[in-house]
Amino acid sequence: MNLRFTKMHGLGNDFMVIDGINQPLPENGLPFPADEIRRLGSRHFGVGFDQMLIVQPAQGEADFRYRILNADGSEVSQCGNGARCFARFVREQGLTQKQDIVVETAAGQMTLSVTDDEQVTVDMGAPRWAPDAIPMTAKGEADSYFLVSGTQAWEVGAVGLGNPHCTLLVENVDTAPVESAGPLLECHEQFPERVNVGFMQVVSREEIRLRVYERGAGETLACGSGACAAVVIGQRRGWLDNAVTVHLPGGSLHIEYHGEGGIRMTGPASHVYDGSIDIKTD
Ligand SMILES: N[C@H](CCC[C@H](N)C(=O)O)C(=O)O
Repeated sequence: MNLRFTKMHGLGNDFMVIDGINQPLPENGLPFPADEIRRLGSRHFGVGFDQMLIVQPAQGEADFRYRILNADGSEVSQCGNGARCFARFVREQGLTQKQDIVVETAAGQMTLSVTDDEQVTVDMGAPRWAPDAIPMTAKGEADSYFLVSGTQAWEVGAVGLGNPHCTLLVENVDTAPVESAGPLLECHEQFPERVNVGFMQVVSREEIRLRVYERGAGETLACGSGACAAVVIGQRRGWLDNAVTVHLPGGSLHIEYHGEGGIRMTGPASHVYDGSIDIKTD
């Protein structure tokens, strides 16, 4: 099946975006076999991406539905940078003229607002602190948890944003053990669906630096939901105020959370190129 796609990124977190409205896709289970998603995600044998985003008609009241597939072929329910690129995509493809777009994912509904200066603000929903909502196994909800692996132990905050996140505090993100601790914690037994792992350096009460080892993709240049997770975890620990600038390797996001309602994330969404490719669908 030859399909058109658009390559986009949010601060270097990159996506292969497929219009599944004007190009109806098979609806049974994954739209493509997992090994084909992995091939397409390969930066040597395919398009290359951290996540594939598939835009589909909404099943309920929302304007659209979108599906999110990590480069390892796993399907997930939340992608902050992807949501911003999705909003820009549906407007540029003429699928909507709206500036406020309601989209449904497996995690529920989100509202995306496109501002005039090409920034997009996403209401990422409220943080979920209860272990079974993250999900993680733990005796009960806590400000932090000690995760043991072999002879090592890490103190992390953990939160659900429609996808699971744990965040460690580090002195300096440049020397954080992302390559060693990232894969270990991603697959830690206390996270039954694995977890995204953030390494946070607090610069001030309004500013952090962050690196994220993403579930199903490895370290990315930016992670929108990871930035939201780090901020609310930092607020819960008393380190951060309501409005925080998050500096990631690919650029900066503005995150606001006032203790109730949704976490609001604002940042850019960039178009790279349009292409087409033959994709195996069975
Ligand atoms: N790797 C994530 C999905 C993509 C999240 C990230 N790209 C973002 O911007 O939020 C997960 O498995 O939950």
